[in-house]
Formats: sequence, structure tokens, C-alpha cells
Amino acid sequence: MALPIITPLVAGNWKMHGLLKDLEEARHLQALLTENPAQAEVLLCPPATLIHPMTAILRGGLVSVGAQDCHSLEKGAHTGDISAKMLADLGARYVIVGHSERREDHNETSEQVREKALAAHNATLCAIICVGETLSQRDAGWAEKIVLDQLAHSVPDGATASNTVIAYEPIWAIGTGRIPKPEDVAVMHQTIRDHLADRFALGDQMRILYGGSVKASNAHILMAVPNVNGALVGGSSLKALDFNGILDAYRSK
Ligand SMILES: O=C(CO)COP(=O)(O)O
Repeated sequence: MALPIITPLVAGNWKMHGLLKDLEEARHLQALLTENPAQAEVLLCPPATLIHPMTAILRGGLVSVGAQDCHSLEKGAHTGDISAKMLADLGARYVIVGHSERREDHNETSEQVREKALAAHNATLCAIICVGETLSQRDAGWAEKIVLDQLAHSVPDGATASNTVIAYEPIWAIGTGRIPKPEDVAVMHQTIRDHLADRFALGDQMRILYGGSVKASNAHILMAVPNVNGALVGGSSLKALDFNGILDAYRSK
């Protein structure tokens, strides 16, 4: 059977970095991509404060804008929270949910992540649902079991290849400069693919991103692993030149 053609997604997660002046990096990235396009969809997820001005700068270009979290309800008395509908209203097209930093900092459970992903779908946003194991879980040989459990509870039943992206981010690789062996990435992404293909009609076409210390120097290796359909990038997405270097993995030589 022929393999489905999947358009890769390379997404930058700015986390809690970025002031108005840093929108210059988004503008620069857009210019670099226009000059030398990549065979991938490109996305920046800045802090909520920058979503609206960033969409204004990037309108009509090759870089989309997303958010880093949303509330599971559409509106209500939830001081400080932002709904998926509000993010869509600002021009966001994607929202990251269940990042390990939110699972840790805000005690988010997989069930809450699933509710957020559903809210994203209802607001016509694509949910980037994050999963990943800690180092002690990997060392104990539990990595696949942990990730399968997160997938079972975090990915809502209505997920499709167009409204959902999975990001596998081993927690011990985030911000550490350490990356898993490509063969370990291959095993985990195959495990995720099998789960998606079993559960969803077009699960074989859902994008599965790798995240954790992706940079220009390792992107070619990581992006060539089977079932890796792009990257979720933290630190190396903050500077246009660094992020553009990662996109070289999706440019012809
Ligand atoms: O958490 C990440 C992206 O969501 C990865 O962060 P780093 O690329 O900085 O390791």
C-alpha cells in the first residue's frame, strides 16, 4: 500500500518569551521563507499577548500563528483564562494543549487536555496535543506505556488528520540539548502511529511531530526518521535564523 503524503509541520513554541520588539524575528522569518520556501507548513506560537500583532505582520504569508494553551470552555467567570474561540477570533489557527510544562506547572491531567482539544476543535482550531515521558519513566522501560496512556486520555474521539496534530516531546530532551537516539524516536513514533491508525479513520495521515532540543544541526537526522512529520521547537524558534536553519531539513539541497 502506498504511504499517504503528509505535509510536515514545523512549529515554534516561544513559551514565555517575546516582547513587541521580538515581532521583528517573525517578520525576518517570513522574509527568509519567501526567499527560500520549505516543503513544510510553518507555524509560530507566541505568548497570547503577541498573537494579534503577529497575525497582522504575517497576514497572507507563509507563516501561520498559533497559541500555547486554551481554556476548555467558550466563555465564563474564569479570571485570567482565554478560550479557544477568543484565540480563533485573534487569527490563531492552532493551539498547543497538554505541553509537559503545563501538565507540570498547572497540574493538567490528560482528561483536561482532552477537554481543551475538544474546545479547540469546536472553535475550528487545530489542536497540537503533546505527550512524552520523563527520564525515570524511560529508564524504567515505561516510555511507550506512558505515552499510549496519555494518547488514550488526551486525544478526543472526534480527532481528524486536519484538526489534530500529536507532538511527542520526551520531557528529558526539552531544553537540555539531549536528544533520543533516532532509533528510539522511530519506535515511539511507530507506536503513536499504530494507536492513531487503530483509533481513527485517517489516523495514518495525522501528523506526529518530534520536540525536544531540535536545532539546525540535528533537524536533518530527526526529520528523516519514519513517522516524524515535523517538529515542535522551543529555544531554536526564537531567532529567525536558527528556526530557518531547521527548515533546511525540508528544502532540497
Ligand atoms: O518544549 C519544546 C517545544 O514545545 C521543546 O523545547 P526546546 O526546543 O527548547 O528543547
